[in-house]
Amino acid sequence: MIEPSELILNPDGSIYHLNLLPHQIAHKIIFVGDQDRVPLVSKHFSDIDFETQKREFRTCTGWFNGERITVISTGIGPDNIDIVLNELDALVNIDFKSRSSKKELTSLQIVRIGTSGSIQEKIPVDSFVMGTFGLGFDGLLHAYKAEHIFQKELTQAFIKHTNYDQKKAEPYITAGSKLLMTKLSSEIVFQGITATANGFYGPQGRMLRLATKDKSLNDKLADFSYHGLKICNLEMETSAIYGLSNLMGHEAISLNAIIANRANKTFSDQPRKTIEKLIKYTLDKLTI
Ligand SMILES: O=P(O)(O)O[C@H]1O[C@H](CO)[C@@H](O)[C@H]1O
Ligand SMILES: O=c1cc[nH]c(=O)[nH]1
Repeated sequence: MIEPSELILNPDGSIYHLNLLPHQIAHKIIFVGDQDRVPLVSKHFSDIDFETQKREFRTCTGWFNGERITVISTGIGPDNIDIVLNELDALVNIDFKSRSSKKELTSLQIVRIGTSGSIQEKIPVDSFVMGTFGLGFDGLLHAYKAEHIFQKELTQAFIKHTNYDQKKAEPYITAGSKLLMTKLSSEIVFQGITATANGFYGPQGRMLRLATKDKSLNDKLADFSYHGLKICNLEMETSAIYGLSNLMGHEAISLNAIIANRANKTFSDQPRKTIEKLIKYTLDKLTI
């Protein structure tokens, strides 16, 4: 039995932050960061079963191409991903009446449709990137027993290459879902490692008025190569999504619309159009 302070349910029986009951979510789930991106996805649905919002977590469950899909906004950052993934997993894998794990577990299919900055000159603004691996600078996964899912050799090669500051959380790398990679890849999507930072400015090497500790970190990220595998982009959720999904037994993949190119210092002049294109691409591929 999981105690009331650990598995927190609202008076109507819904899960604490997401405000959702088990039957209100589909098993194919799209994550977006921005709550205003939820209707950009749900406008493609033929029918809508359910909608709600609490804080930054806006949810809509409906139908596309004959398949039930939920879209949910996660807000910004790995700390929010910890909430969203734990609560979605509880919705499918914990019996709220007995407050215990179900014997038969459900594996969700999760696709993030995000925005991101490319660190490679050759990955231009308005292109799409699929993260084959998530590289986490955020430290979230170190709160869990997770050593067995980390890509140890790849991580060690990265730490050595960058001479990574030991005062920061140790980077961790976990894999995206092969099943969803196959489903969602195409010649118009770049593939490689997606790096997840625990901030938008200093942690991604942006300097407005404050100096960062390692000015060449982004260059070192861009230079890193491991058996042909390169780091493509920086954003703020993928490593946490991959890490927690691997631990919980869910399939997860992260697709990002590139709106900034950090190598050549450009920013898209049509970010909304690019994200709308990625939404349609994802819905079509996910439901084939
Ligand atoms: O557009 P979303 O999905 O929020 O993704 C990116 O945008 C936010 C920062 O502006 C971070 O959440 C980052 O990961
Ligand atoms: O550079 C960028 C652009 C979008 N989101 C990020 O986290 N970084």
